[in-house]
Amino acid sequence: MPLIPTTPTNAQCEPLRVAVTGAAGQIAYSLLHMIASGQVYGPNQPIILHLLDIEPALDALKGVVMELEDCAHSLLVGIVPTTDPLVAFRDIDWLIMLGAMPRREGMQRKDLLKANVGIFKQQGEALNLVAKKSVRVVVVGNPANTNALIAAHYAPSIPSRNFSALTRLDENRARSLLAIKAGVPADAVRNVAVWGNHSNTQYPCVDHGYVLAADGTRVPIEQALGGSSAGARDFLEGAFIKTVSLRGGAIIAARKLSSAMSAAKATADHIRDWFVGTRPGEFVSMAVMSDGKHYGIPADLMFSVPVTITNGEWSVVKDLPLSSFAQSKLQATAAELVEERTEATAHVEAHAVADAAAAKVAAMAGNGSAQVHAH
Ligand SMILES: NC(=O)c1ccc[n+]([C@@H]2O[C@H](COP(=O)([O-])OP(=O)(O)OC[C@H]3O[C@@H](n4cnc5c(N)ncnc54)[C@H](O)[C@@H]3O)[C@@H](O)[C@H]2O)c1
Ligand SMILES: O=C(O)C[C@H](O)C(=O)O
Repeated sequence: MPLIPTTPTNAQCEPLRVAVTGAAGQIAYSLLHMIASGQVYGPNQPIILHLLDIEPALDALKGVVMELEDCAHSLLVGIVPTTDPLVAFRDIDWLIMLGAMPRREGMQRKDLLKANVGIFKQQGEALNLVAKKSVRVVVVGNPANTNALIAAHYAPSIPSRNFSALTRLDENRARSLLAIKAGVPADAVRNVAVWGNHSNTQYPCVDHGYVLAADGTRVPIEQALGGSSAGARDFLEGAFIKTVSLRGGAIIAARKLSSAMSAAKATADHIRDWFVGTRPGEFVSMAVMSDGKHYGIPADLMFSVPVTITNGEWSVVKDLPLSSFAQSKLQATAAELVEERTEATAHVEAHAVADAAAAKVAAMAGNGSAQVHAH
């Protein structure tokens, strides 16, 4: 008999290799414990964590590793801390991309494109080389939708439907706000869809949502907020959308740091539902690659839509009736994503030109020194 008995749970299945970038940062600090404790992949699933950060954060990363060890999680059967994406992404099953600069007060998320897009190109290329082709990717680092698009583009050997960006935080914010207003628990508010970009143009839509009453009846959200009075509709098309879409900025103004605890919880919700599946008749919001076939959304954007998930595969919920107000909101957020895609492509090209110039200078310097030695 072994000195430390292996629990029947972790003896049963193969460990999942889960990579987290930005592993020394704020969101990771909340999220890693949730993953290692079984809250994301379930209580029977052993995990090997691959933790990527950059050289300046290496000491902090070492501290995170020490703390993970000290948590004594029985499901955590290995930790691979590294600064090399080729090591971090080797043979992984899941990739959670947190590693990026967060915005500060007064910035829009798209202001981060220039700083962050290069990270997602480089890491997409590494993923392409060494990850399992079945890897599932969740991009959280902002601007999340367009970063996810860039990562998918530079990892062409991995199906683009395996990439996603996080809009579950917006959905959670919307559900919680409605629950507080209706005086019900957050979990009673179901089927709230977040459409489009994780930005101020997002459209949190309640038109297909309901509040699940204690007796099992489904009360449409507008009715739960006081019936079809003008007040409820005004709120849902006005203050509600504004509060949800500006919530990230409100948190930055208050904390002087961007959301982290709630971002980690939303990331955990997103992955758990992708891994386990959605409840029958219910959907969740995920930004996924658009195919140009639904709701007038242009192709090749990471666009948040309502999805159902079965056996690890998401499907867009089709044919939901959309009001003219909803359609105009979808168009506006799509237009912003198209602009971001154009801008991101320009930044990636500028990075490539700069890299090529730097490589040329380095090569010339190399030749120069070779000549010196030759003489
Ligand atoms: N989509 C969402 O809902 C959502 C919510 C909250 C935050 N965010 C975004 O998530 C990102 C992370 O937020 P945070 O609060 O954890 O930030 P943070 O600054 O605390 O942590 C970021 C970490 O990423 C690391 N990093 C930087 N460049 C890297 C690279 N090339 N490779 C690997 N690691 C790298 C940093 O060293 C740092 O440890 C930010 O871009 C933030 O805006 C998104
Ligand atoms: O708002 C931010 O910059 C952080 C994050 O995207 C959020 O929504 O809290």
